[in-house]
Amino acid sequence: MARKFFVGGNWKCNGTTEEVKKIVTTLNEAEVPSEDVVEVVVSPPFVFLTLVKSLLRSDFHVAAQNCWVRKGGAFTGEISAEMLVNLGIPWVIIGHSERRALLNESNEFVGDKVAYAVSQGVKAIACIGETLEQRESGSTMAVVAAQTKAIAEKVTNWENVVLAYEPVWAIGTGKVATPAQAQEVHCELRKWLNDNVNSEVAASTRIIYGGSVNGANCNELAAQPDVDGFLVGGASLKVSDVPSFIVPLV
Ligand SMILES: O=C[C@H](O)COP(=O)(O)O
Repeated sequence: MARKFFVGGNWKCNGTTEEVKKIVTTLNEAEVPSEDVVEVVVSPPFVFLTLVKSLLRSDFHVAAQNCWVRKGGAFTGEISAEMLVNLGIPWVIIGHSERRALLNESNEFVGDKVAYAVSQGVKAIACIGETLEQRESGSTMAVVAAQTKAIAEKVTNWENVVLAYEPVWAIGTGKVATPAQAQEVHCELRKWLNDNVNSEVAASTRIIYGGSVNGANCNELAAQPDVDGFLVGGASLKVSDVPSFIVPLV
């Protein structure tokens, strides 16, 4: 089954109303391949979700940057998957390395969150990736396999999961993984899915790359057979760079 290229813009904890409107205007005017060829999703902070959804062209979609691990309730400061459904937000990013590192989100917690979001009908961009220390000690595959295993143990339907490989050392550093480094891990992850979930999930699950992607380096990365798209941070906020990493491809 052909995997549709997927490009996500993760705006993280950035933006004012005016800045957000400017980026949306740029996205709305961008000439990009049709929705049949590339799926484009932008992820503003929670407070701008509704605004962005109301202004954004209809062929692009919106993602939240997190949601609670179970049904909502007495969890101050959290937002639930049910709320995302209520607002018509189809996607959520889960397990970003910033949350894993700064908010101590464990592999198991991330796996539970992905499974709960998907069970409620919210599609998940599930993030995994190794630190520089882990890469240098040769444990990259063990780390990403353990992170993926924790997701696979909880998720029964992979149709609505995109796996985002984001090496921590490449995030916000300008040190993008080489196309060969990205391809190597993506290919191993697909093998892991084949061996531990099933061949259909391995063939159909989109594995996207994140970490210092921009208009200048995206083409080479996109040309790798197991790189099915990007999760872009910094460059997704730069009005001049926004359309460039959506266009490369296919
Ligand atoms: O979610 C996006 C990643 O953290 C990548 O961020 P970056 O493109 O600024 O390196």
